[in-house]
Amino acid sequence: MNQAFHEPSGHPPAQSIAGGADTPSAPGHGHVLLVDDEAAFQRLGGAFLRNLGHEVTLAGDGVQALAAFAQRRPELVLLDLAMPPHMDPERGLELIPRFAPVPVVVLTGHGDHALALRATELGAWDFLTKPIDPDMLRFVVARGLHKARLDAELATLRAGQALDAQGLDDMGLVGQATATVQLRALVRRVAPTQVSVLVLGPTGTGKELVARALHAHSARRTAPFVAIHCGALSAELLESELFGHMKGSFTGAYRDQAGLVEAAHGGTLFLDEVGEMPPPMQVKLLRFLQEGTFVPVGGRAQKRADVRVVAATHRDLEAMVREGSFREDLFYRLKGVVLRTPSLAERPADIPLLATRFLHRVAHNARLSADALAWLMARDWPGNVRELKAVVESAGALLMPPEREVDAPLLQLASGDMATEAPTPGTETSPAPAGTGPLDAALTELETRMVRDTLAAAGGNQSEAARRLGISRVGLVKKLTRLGLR
Ligand SMILES: Nc1ncnc2c1ncn2[C@@H]1O[C@H](COP(=O)(O)OP(=O)(O)OP(=O)(O)O)[C@@H](O)[C@H]1O
Repeated sequence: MNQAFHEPSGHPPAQSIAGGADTPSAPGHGHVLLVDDEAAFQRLGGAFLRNLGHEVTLAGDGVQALAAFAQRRPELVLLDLAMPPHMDPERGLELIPRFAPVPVVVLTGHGDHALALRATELGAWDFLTKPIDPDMLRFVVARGLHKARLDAELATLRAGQALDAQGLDDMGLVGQATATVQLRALVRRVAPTQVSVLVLGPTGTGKELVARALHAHSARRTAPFVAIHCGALSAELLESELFGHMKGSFTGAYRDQAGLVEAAHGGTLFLDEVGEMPPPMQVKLLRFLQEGTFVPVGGRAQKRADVRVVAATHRDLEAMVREGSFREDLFYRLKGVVLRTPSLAERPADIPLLATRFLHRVAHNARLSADALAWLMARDWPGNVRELKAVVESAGALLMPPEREVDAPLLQLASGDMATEAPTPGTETSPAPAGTGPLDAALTELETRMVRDTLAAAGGNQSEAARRLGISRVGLVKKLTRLGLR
């Protein structure tokens, strides 16, 4: 194809394909992917754009173009539609949507207006006809890059607005106690940085939730969040799980297997219960944290992965360091910033809000009665938020529509606390032995009919039905279960 390019005087043509460095472009300059099979156009067009200060990646066909695009996303694509092996513009058209949302400028032959229009319909942002006028090229590329940047800014602003609209607990960390509010503020502050974070707190207090929030609020959020429980595996298995292994490195290693560190590349690696990590693995983890490199089990070559590490434990790591069961150097490496998740006992103010959120997950228009809230506040929660969640969700699931109120006896039933208490009248704690005789059968039938009828007459309201039957609400729920009526 002809083009109006001349070797720009005083500027040597480019020597090689650019695009290696992953540095942001200067303002007004950008990274352009030039897709054209014609060597002369690649050379002259590429040199022209580079001399304008742009970074240029060259591709000679669709396959190369998609590979280059996947490897490092450009800000603008210049695409010749007729390329090998088919030289069929239809094939070129198929490429356009694959570059979305990056603006695409198509290069068409002179007079190919129909093709240019079809390209625009398929999402191309602009077109240039060959032979290409360098001034037009300069102008269209500058405009295209400007558009790409505006699009990116808009996307960032929209994402920020969406987060704000969700309010403070957009990170899933519900709670209004001072400690929780401070924790959220710290997560927001630490998340965008690269420092390693150690999350300390008793079981079920939200350590993993904090790790996920750190990831979700960091620039790594589009890469994976990978969690591993360090106490669940032997040192050997943990090493293989983290760093991968080579085929044949142990019995059962039938093929090369990448580890979780590699899977988390670009993202966040969450080391749960790091205090349980066997000592031999502590050394290997330390090396990885210091150098960013690792060697898969049975391998020789060093590999590199870029992960941010967030570690958590309910154990007293400092005491473990003093006792010698946890490496001091690893402790200091992990402990970039320490975030603490307090027990529920230390933040009772969170209980009503947490309980209401959990209830709404299973029954969106249900509510907690005053006695339910009092019961929740008075109870000990050794399993912390996890336990609170389980009890409230079970109670919500036990509600029988149209009932909407969870009361204290229902919570008590859901928590299993009933079993250890003396039965109150009408609340049998163990089901009656299965009757076999005619009297038992008749009684069961009578009981079933009475309960069913009373419940129907009360419009399905269990509290009212229980009152009419002269038994407690919990007693009724148990009867319903025993009689197979729920
Ligand atoms: N502040 C919170 N807001 C909402 N849900 C929470 C909160 N804290 C904890 N949870 C919920 O409680 C459960 C336990 O949380 P998580 O697994 O993060 O705790 P953990 O401290 O990592 O527990 P463990 O030490 O046992 O691993 C999860 O279902 C989590 O979603």
